[in-house]
Amino acid sequence: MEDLLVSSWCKDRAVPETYIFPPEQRPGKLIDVPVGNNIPVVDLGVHDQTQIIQQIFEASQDFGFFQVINHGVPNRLMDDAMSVFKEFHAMSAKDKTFECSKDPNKSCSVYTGSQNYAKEKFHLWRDGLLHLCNPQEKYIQFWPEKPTRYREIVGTYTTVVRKLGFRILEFISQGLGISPVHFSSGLAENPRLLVNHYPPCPDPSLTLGQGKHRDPSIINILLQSEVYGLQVFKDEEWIGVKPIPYAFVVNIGYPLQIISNGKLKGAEHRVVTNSNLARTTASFFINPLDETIIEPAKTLVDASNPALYRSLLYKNFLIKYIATSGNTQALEEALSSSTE
Ligand SMILES: O=C(O)CCC(=O)C(=O)O
Ligand SMILES: [Fe+2]
Repeated sequence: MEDLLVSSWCKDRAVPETYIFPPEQRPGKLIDVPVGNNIPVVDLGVHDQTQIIQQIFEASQDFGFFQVINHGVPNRLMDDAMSVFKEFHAMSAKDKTFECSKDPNKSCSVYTGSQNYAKEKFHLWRDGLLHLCNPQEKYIQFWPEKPTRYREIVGTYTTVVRKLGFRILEFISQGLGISPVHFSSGLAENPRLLVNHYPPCPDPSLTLGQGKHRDPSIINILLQSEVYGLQVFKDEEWIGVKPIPYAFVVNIGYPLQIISNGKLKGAEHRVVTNSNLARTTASFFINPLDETIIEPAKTLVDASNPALYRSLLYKNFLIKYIATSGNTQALEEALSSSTE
């Protein structure tokens, strides 16, 4: 792994052939798509909760993406977390591998590409640090000890961001008209943190930091750095997500599309690289437990609104998600209630 990490060799080499995506998948000229104000920005600090619920619901329907501001997570904590994330990825490949090898069950890992490097047709321009978060007392012992403040800062950060996630899920359940306790029974119990690092790339038109995908989580609460790179696919077009200082980007994952019986959108997105700047981001994925059933909420299904998706255990959802590797239509067909 050590010598595979993109950050360990990218300064000395041109883009290797295995990192060049085929013309129909590579960004080409679409690296600098308009970074508009398209993705809705929701102010969580306003008093009118009905307005917040409405805005989140509409954004989740139309885009599957929104940003939140005045969310209550202190700026200082966001800065500290981003600093330790950058410091981690700046360490030597040997140190990074060592720091992530403490759990024999691999609840903490460092990897490159899509987590399945050996099977990738084209490699992603990305290194990742991934670890479980909850319950914290169980997993923190396996998190990196270097940088020295990693456990302290990330312990606080993941606790606070998890609370924010539950708050957002409550707004979403109210918007959908389902019980606020809907997400408390295993659907949101298994959060994981993925710290993405996209080193500078000599030719961003040929490569991708992440290919077009939908997240296999309920929601993701993303700490985006000041460096642009995230794009959302809407109405057959790519839209750039503008970095807003101290905002979080929230997106709906595919399991929530199923739970909402297709009302909310697990939006497709990708990450482009940058020729001058490294980009570090942190995804806080709110995930179900393996044995939790994913299915349309019962209150959203009746004779005139039949279930669009079949019910299945989250671990079986993941098997289908991985087997269809980014092919949206194949995944849609595999999960549709009409293929039962
Ligand atoms: O790094 C980003 O901007 C997006 C990350 C993402 O899509 C993911 O981790 O699934
Ligand atoms: Fe994603």
